[in-house]
Amino acid sequence: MSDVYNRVAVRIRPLLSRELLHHHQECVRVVPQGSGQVMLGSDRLFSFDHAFGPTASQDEVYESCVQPLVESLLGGFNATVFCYGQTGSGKTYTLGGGSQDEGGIIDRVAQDVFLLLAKQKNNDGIKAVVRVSYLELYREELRDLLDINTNFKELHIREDEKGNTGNNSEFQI
Ligand SMILES: Nc1ncnc2c1ncn2[C@@H]1O[C@H](COP(=O)(O)OP(=O)(O)OP(=O)(O)O)[C@@H](O)[C@H]1O
Repeated sequence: MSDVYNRVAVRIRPLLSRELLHHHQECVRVVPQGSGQVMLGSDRLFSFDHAFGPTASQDEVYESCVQPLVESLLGGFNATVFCYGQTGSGKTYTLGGGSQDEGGIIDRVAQDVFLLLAKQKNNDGIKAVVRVSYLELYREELRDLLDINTNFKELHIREDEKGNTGNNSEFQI
């Protein structure tokens, strides 16, 4: 990975059946393929680190944008993947996946973390502890998605003196 700390990717999802039914049309496209640029309408060009069109697979998105972060994570760096977009634009699909076969970023990160840890364990004999938490922040309230019954008032996200962020819903695997 290069020394750039923030990278921005845009993903254009395919039109949904109901949108096709209502004769909606694509107004943005990747031009040319692989360029990281998208054209809005006929003359407005925008550049990103990556641009994925409607036929891009979950694999493609993961391998180019996220897999390198998992590798640096196990090298001791912090990493964040942040999905942003209007409602219905595909954030949940990209992060969580559409189906079992088309798992999203979360499934793939979980798989790769354990694969890479197993490799490191074999090579260097290192020991590792993996902790996971899955929180939703909605209207200033936190929800523990691994334990829906937790009272939101008991959930806190804190930063320690070393700058590490943690929360009290972490679950050790
Ligand atoms: N790349 C894609 N390929 C096929 N279908 C997709 C893709 N991205 C999104 N969709 C479909 O589009 C619909 C909306 O996507 P999704 O629920 O992920 O949006 P969202 O951004 O999470 O919306 P919200 O903010 O309302 O939760 C879903 O039916 C999803 O399956």
